Amino acid sequence: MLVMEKTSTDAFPSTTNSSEKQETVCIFGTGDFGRSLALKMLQCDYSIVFGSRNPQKSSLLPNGAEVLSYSEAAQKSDIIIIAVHREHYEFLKELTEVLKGKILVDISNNLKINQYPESNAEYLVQLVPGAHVVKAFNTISAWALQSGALDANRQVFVCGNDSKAKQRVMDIVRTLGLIPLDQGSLMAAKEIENYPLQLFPMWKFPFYLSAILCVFFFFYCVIRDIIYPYVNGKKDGTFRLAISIPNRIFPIAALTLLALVYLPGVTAAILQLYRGTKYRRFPDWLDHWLLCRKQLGLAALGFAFLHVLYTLVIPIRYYVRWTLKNRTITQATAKTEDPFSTSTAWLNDSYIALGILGFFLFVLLGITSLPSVSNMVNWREFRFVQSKLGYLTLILCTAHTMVYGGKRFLSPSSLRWYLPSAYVIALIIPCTVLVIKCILMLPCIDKTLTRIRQGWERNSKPTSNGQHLKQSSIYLDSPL
Ligand SMILES: Cc1cc2nc3c(=O)[nH]c(=O)nc-3n(C[C@H](O)[C@H](O)[C@H](O)COP(=O)(O)OP(=O)(O)OC[C@H]3O[C@@H](n4cnc5c(N)ncnc54)[C@H](O)[C@@H]3O)c2cc1C
Ligand SMILES: NC(=O)C1=CN([C@@H]2O[C@H](COP(=O)(O)OP(=O)(O)OC[C@H]3O[C@@H](n4cnc5c(N)ncnc54)[C@H](OP(=O)(O)O)[C@@H]3O)[C@@H](O)[C@H]2O)C=CC1
Ligand code: HEM
Ligand SMILES: [Fe+3]
Repeated sequence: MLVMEKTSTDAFPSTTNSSEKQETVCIFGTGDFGRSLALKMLQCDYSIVFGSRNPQKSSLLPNGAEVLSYSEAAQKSDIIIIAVHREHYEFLKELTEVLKGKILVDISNNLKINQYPESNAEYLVQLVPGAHVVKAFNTISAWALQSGALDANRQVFVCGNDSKAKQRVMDIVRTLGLIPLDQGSLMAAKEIENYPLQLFPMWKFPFYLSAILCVFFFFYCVIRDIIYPYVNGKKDGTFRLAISIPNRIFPIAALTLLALVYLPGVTAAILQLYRGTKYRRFPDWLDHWLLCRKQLGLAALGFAFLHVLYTLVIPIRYYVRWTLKNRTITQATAKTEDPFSTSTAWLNDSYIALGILGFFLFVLLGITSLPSVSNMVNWREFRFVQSKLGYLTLILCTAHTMVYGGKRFLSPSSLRWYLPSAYVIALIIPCTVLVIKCILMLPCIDKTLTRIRQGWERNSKPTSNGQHLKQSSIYLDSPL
């Protein structure tokens, strides 16, 4: 091993527990990432030797770092960090002799997911067969390294085929104050390289679903609330685009998305009952849907918030005040009186109360999904809040919408061009989910489902049953 004496000053504090000098590390490439990493490593008492195409011309380099040609620099250390884009790796071929037996750290990223057939790290192995390639650091940005803003992402995925080489790189990662996560052999490199290129993968489905729901109900409401009154009475209702229609679309989206959080759970249960076992994989779409539930739920919460805000402003709207004033004047001039209806008062107060309670539980679900809160509760408590209180939220919000419909609910007079009110359509999925859930809770069905989830199989031989139960108890209450 080639450990160089440290030449730079001790002015920088070390993150390790002693003043012992760290080894010399070579960095190929004096670009943004190479310089940022060098600065960080110098602060942690490493000696840095840069390898560069033009050692003389390199500028902006951190104080205390040496710059040499690629081959000279490589001889100074047995760990070489390749801070060069994959497209320029060719020159490494010529250095095969010098790089033999050394640890090459591949930190590169691509521009697109699966841009090349093999990962950059595996490509590096092909170029320099005699070296030990380790993948690391690609999820850390140069900016974050320099500014020290590493709160969000301190994790460094590391993988490599040579375990000694991997351990040494992980030691460096730790010394820099970052958290290494061993991801196994270089086969994991492809996934690690794709990781920083992903854009909220779990949010894609909820995002598109929300968009589709909003667009559909927007056109539905425009037809019912703007075009229909215009065609039938030449009334200009376009002002409804600002508040009335959004305050239909958003609560409907919230209710539908909330129901779609619980639909995959009952679908999974039906599938397990039908198959008579829990040991067969769910189809991919269901698997993905189950994994997206948190994001679906949070999207629903966002829409519910919008609905509540839009609802708060109803009393100060000009249209509402005008309608109220006009009705009063009409009644006064006609000397008639609108008799107080206790049943209407009950219906009105009930639906608002149900909405408030539903929203309260909705927010509670949102709060428990914050990592700082969910880390404080155990798995059973989390399931209780998310599953039991979640269903209660769905019941309250569905009841809120049904009671809002009240006496008009399903009455033929509210049809416009045979189209029912939007909220009637919005109730289809929630009601379906609740009805199926009720059926699944019938004692006979629930018993079978519980047995299946404990590992019992309908078609397994009776002799192996006891064994099955034992084996499967580890699956009990495990997150999906
Ligand atoms: C505002 C908001 C925030 C949310 N935040 C989160 C969050 O942070 N994290 C999160 O995960 N979800 C979150 N959700 C989604 C949702 O609340 C949870 O996924 C909830 O647990 C779903 O309950 P469930 O009863 O439908 O599903 P589950 O209890 O998970 O059951 C679903 C299905 O899984 C299968 N299953 C259950 N247990 C077992 C078992 N032991 N063995 C084999 N199969 C089993 C069954 O087929 C069952 O039908 C959130 C929702 C909302 C509205
Ligand atoms: N910037 C970032 O935030 C992150 C970057 N990365 C990865 O780090 C690597 C370097 O990125 P970055 O520092 O931003 O890139 P830069 O373009 O800033 O630097 C690349 C360096 O590569 C060297 N190089 C060697 N051969 C060539 C060549 N033929 N043409 C051009 N340059 C060459 C050059 O150094 P010299 O002139 O000294 O030879 C150059 O400075 C990339 O693989 C990137 O994916 C990974 C995570 C984050
Ligand atoms: C503080 C909580 C809430 C209050 C005060 C409230 C109040 C209201 C009011 C006043 C209306 C009638 C709007 C109108 O006349 O145009 C309404 C409708 C509705 N609300 Fe709520 N609500 C609340 C929470 C929720 C929640 C959490 C949901 C569902 C997730 C929800 C779903 C609906 C739906 C679907 C409608 C029917 C929309 C339509 O077609 O017009 N509400 N709510
Ligand atoms: Fe998804």
